[in-house]
Amino acid sequence: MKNADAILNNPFLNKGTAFTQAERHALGLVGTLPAHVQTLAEQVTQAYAQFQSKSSHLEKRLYLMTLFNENRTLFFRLMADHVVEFMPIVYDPTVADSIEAYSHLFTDPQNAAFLSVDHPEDFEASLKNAAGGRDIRLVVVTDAEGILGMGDWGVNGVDIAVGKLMVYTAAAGIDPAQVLPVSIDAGTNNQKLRDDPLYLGNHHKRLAGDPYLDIIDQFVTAERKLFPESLLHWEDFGRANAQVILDKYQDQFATFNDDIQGTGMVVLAGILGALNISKEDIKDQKFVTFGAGTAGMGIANQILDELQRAGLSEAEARKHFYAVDKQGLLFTDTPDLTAAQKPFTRDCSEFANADDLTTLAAVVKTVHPTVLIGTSTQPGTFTEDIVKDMAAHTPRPIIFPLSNPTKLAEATAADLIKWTDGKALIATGIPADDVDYRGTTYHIGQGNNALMYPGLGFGLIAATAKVLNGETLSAACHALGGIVDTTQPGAAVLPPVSQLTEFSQKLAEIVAQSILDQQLNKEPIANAKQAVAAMKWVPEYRPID
Ligand SMILES: NC(=O)c1ccc[n+]([C@@H]2O[C@H](COP(=O)([O-])OP(=O)(O)OC[C@H]3O[C@@H](n4cnc5c(N)ncnc54)[C@H](O)[C@@H]3O)[C@@H](O)[C@H]2O)c1
Ligand SMILES: O=C(O)C[C@H](O)C(=O)O
Ligand SMILES: [Mn+2]
Repeated sequence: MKNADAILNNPFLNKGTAFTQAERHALGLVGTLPAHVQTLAEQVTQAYAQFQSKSSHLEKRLYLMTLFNENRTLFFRLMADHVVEFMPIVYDPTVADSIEAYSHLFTDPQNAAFLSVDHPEDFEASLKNAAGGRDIRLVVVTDAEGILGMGDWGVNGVDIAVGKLMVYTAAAGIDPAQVLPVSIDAGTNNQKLRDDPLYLGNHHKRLAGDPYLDIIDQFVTAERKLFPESLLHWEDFGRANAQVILDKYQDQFATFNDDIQGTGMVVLAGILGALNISKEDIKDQKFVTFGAGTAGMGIANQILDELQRAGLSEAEARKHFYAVDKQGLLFTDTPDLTAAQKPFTRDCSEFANADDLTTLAAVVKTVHPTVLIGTSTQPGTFTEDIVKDMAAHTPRPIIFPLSNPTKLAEATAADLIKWTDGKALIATGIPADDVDYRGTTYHIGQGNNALMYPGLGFGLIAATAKVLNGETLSAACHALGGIVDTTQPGAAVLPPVSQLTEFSQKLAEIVAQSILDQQLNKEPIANAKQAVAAMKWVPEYRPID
């Protein structure tokens, strides 16, 4: 039998003041808590008042993390009641502030597994210890080389894995006892961190190249051995590694890269929503992706897939893309192209002014895009001139400034509405307030992979998927169609975060159905909807054995 300490300090079991008198007697808790027994609802009221008393977003987050560390049921019950208010606090953008300050604010490891590149022989023990005998079904792993658009944050980046998992539970209902955040500490090239005596990670440079990929392989081997039923979600790896790692493992077991595939999905879903509003055809669009990195090329590939499903040949479909990075428009002979960029390059001979196409402004002027996506990490780069130029050549410009966090966004929704006289169809990476402009209220969709990955992941786990393929990704992108009422003036291109739990469930069901339709399930499953419903965890207190 567990003693009082082991129960009260276990966030998966602890109920705090809600332990009943009978439980207090049965579990050896008599005298360890104040006399009054609270309901979960009373605890929620008390905790929300505390939350509201904090003045800054970071303080609010730190308070919520304390609750999370102590009592997962209470935390997720509270979040269920306040999902719109909590999302920007537990997740992006406030998670960015907590990552920057992680080593200085550290109080609790939050049940994450910390794998040091210097001790691969400890990987298996580390994962096992952090899991503590729990039945792990979902692992979010980061090496934190590309945290949001903020670069390399070493071990501090573990907070993104924790944050992504909090959204999984809040949105889709994965049992918080079945998840494991993992930090691969491969060192850091962030000199400021290495010089900081309080920095909690390895104070050496990042491991790179084949030795790094070998470490990843050792992690995957240990992870598959210990948690063979789990889905493995990769988050915020560097541009040089993200696609390479995905290519290596995606045919072997259920896994996905959120920055590549989750982002590709939410952007395609947003474009489909926008085209519902403008009544245009995806085959008539010209796409400029500004920032041709992990997310930019993931987005391009998901749209390419859609164009091909709409009937275009691959060669025809590729002609709809213009990838722009630091060098300007990417040509076949541009130096330093990544493997992901190469298939999306253009030929110099296509343009009379190829030599001039070194800036976004020149590309927009020449190409007249109808869709402009920002994943560049460069704030303010969708300028008034560029946006007005784009809007002069297309009736409903689709503009998605997606770089996170807030300080890195290519433009604000309010400016885009103003500069295009209300014509732009917008999604932003971080939550944006409604924009009132000339008598219409414009709702702004959040073009963040958080709208997609919880439903995608939950559906894959519920269906016991062997792998994730393009068929399932495509089905998921179309899942949200019909949820947005595009007939309203000022309608958003994506459903609101207030409906996150509803549409995550729908998405999970569609994903699970797609797995069953393709017979990609490991276990026999009769009904996708039932499988999703059966796995859903709800935040309420249960008996303790
Ligand atoms: N909203 C979402 O759901 C979502 C999802 C993933 C990534 N993002 C955001 O997208 C951004 C990029 O993320 P990533 O993972 O692709 O990073 P990345 O490093 O792989 O890609 C960034 C790309 O931008 C390019 N770039 C840098 N400066 C540039 C400039 N001046 N002009 C043009 N291109 C430039 C880089 O060379 C690189 O190719 C980040 O801010 C991230 O937060 C948003
Ligand atoms: O974390 C986010 O807010 C989305 C995305 O995964 C990113 O890296 O920016
Ligand atoms: Mn990310």
